[in-house]
Amino acid sequence: MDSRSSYLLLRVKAPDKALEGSGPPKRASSNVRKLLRLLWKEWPTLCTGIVGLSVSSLTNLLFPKVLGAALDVACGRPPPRNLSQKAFLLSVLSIFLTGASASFVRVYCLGSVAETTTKRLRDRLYAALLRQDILFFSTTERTDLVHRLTKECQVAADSAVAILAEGYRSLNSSIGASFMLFRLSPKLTLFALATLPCLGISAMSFKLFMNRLNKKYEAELARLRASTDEKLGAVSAIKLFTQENYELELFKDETALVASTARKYHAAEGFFMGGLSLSINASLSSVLWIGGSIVAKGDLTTGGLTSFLLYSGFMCLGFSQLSTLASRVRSTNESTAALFELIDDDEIVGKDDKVLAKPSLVGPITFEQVSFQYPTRPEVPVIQNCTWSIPQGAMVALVGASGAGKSTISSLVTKLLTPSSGCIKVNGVALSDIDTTYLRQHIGSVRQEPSLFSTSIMDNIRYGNPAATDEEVHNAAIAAHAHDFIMEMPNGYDTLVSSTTISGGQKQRIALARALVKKPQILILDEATSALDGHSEHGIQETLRQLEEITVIVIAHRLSTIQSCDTIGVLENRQIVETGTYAELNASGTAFYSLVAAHAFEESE
Ligand SMILES: Nc1ncnc2c1ncn2[C@@H]1O[C@H](COP(=O)(O)OP(=O)(O)OP(=O)(O)O)[C@@H](O)[C@H]1O
Repeated sequence: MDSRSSYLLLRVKAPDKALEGSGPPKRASSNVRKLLRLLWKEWPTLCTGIVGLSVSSLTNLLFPKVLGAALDVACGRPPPRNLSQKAFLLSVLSIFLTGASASFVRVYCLGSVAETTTKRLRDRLYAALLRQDILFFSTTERTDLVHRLTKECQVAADSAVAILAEGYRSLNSSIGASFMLFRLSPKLTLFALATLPCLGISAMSFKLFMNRLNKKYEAELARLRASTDEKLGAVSAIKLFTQENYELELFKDETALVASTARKYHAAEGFFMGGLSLSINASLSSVLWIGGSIVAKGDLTTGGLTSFLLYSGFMCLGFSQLSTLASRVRSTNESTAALFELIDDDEIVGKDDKVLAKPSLVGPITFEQVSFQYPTRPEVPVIQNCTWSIPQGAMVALVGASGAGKSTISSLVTKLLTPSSGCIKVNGVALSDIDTTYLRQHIGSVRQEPSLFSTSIMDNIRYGNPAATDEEVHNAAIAAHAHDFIMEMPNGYDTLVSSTTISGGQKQRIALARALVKKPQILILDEATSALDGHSEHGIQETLRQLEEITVIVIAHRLSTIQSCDTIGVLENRQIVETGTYAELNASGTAFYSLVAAHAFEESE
C-alpha cells in the first residue's frame, strides 16, 4: 500500500493515534454497484435509454430474419405472411427506421446519463479534495489528482454505462439469437454451439493474459508520469547541475520500457485477433458446409441459411461480450478504487462533523503540553510537550534553526494540522472546540511562497474577504506596501496575475494585502517578507505595529524583523526554550545568542 492510502486509512480509522491498526481493506467489488446507484439518480433518462436499447436490440435481432426473407423474395419466393411485395418492402423499411430512431434515443440518453454522472463524480471528488488536510497533499501527486478529477471520473461513468448497456444488449443478442437459431434449424444450431465452449475458454484465457500485460503497461506509464512530473518540476536544478544528458538517458530508458511492454501487448493482441478470425472462418465454413447439405435436402431455404449465418454472428458477438463483461466489471472496480477511497472518506469525515463554538478570538494564544509528529514519520516528533503563551495584541517572533518546526507551529495554530496530544487555546478556548471556518476567517496567514490565482490583482486581494469594497482592497494594498507597484502596472488593480511577471517580493506584498483585507485578529507571517528589501520590510513592520488588537506571529530569518518584535520565542529541541525581548535574549549563554552566533539570521540590509 502506498503512503497516501495508508495515510487515508489513518485519518479515517485513528486520527489521533498515528499508524495504529489499519482496519479491514475496503472491498473494491462494490464500486461498480456504487456507480450503478449513481446512474440510477438519472432514472428517467436511463430508462428511456434502456427502452431505446431494447427496441434497437429487437430490430437488430429481426435484421437477419428480414434479410433472409428478402433474399428468398428476390429468388422468387412469395413474401412471408401473405404480404404483398409492396407491403413487405414497407414493413422492412419501417423496421429499419424504428431501429435507427431507437439507436438515436439509446446513444443520446445513455450518453447524457454518462455525462451527468461524470459531473456528479467530479463535484463529489472536488468537494472531497477540498476537505482533505494539508498532509494529504504533501503525500499525493497533484497530477494524479487532476487526472482523477478529469479523466478517471469520465472513464468510470462511461464504464458503468457500458457495463449496463453492453451487458443488457449482449444478453439480448445471445439469448435472442440462440432462440432464432433453434427456430431456423435445431440440428445446425447444435452443431454450431458444439464449438462455442472451446472457443470461449481459449478466448477468455487469452484475454486474461492481455489484461495482465495491459496492467503492467499502465503501471509503467504511471511511473513515467510521476518521474516526469518530478523532473520537470525541478528543471532548474537539472540545468544548474548540468544533468540534462543524464536525465535524458534516464528518460529514454523509461520510455523504452513502456514501449517494449506496449509492443508485447500489441503482439498478443495481434495473435488474439488472428486466432479469432481463424476460428470464426473455420466455424463459418463448417456451418456453411453442413448448412449447404441441409439446404440441398430442402429442409432449409437459401435465405434461411443466410439468416442462420447472421444469427450465428450475433450469438457469437453476444457471448463474447458477455464473457468480457466480468473482466470489465473487475477492471472498473479496480480502476475506481482510488476514486471511491477519496469520495467515501469524505462522506465519513462529513458524518463526524459536529457544531463547534465561535468565540471571540481576542485573547492570548496558549500552547499546553503540545506534541505533534507527522503521520508519515510517526517516530520523529517535531513538537513535544511544548508550552508557550503569546500575549494578546503582541508582535511575537518565532525563531529557531531550519527544520526546528516553526512552520509546523503556524499550521497548528491555523488548524491545518492537529496536535497529537496537548492543547492549543485562543482566548481560553481549545482550537479543537472552535469552528474551523470561523477560526480561519479571523486568522490572516502569509507564507514565503504564496499562491496567487490567475485572476486580476483586485480579485486576488479580495479573495481574503469577498465582501471587501474597492476602497478596502486599496487600503489593504497600501498597508502591505503594494499599492504603488500595482498602480504602475498596465491595468492597475485589473492586471491579470498570469499576464504579467510578478516578482517574489511583489507576490508576498499582494498576499499580505489579501491577509490584511480580512481584518484578522491573528496574523501569522511565515517568512512572508523574505523576498522584500530592507526598506519595504521596515515599512511593513511599521504598518503592523499600527494595527491595534492584532496578535502577530512572525517567523523570520532577518535580524531587523526579529528586533522590532515585542517578544521572541526560541524553538529548540521540539520546545519553546526561551521567551523574552531582543534585549533580554541577546546575551551570552542564551539559546537565542547561540542561534545568532551560528549565523541563523541574516543581517539587515
Ligand atoms: N509534510 C511533512 N511530512 C513529514 N515531515 C515533515 C512535513 N513537513 C515538515 N516535516 C518535517 O518537520 C520538521 C519541521 O519542519 P518545519 O517546516 O516546520 O520547520 P521550519 O522550522 O519551519 O523550517 P525552515 O526554517 O527551514 O522553514 C522538519 O524536520 C521537516 O522535515
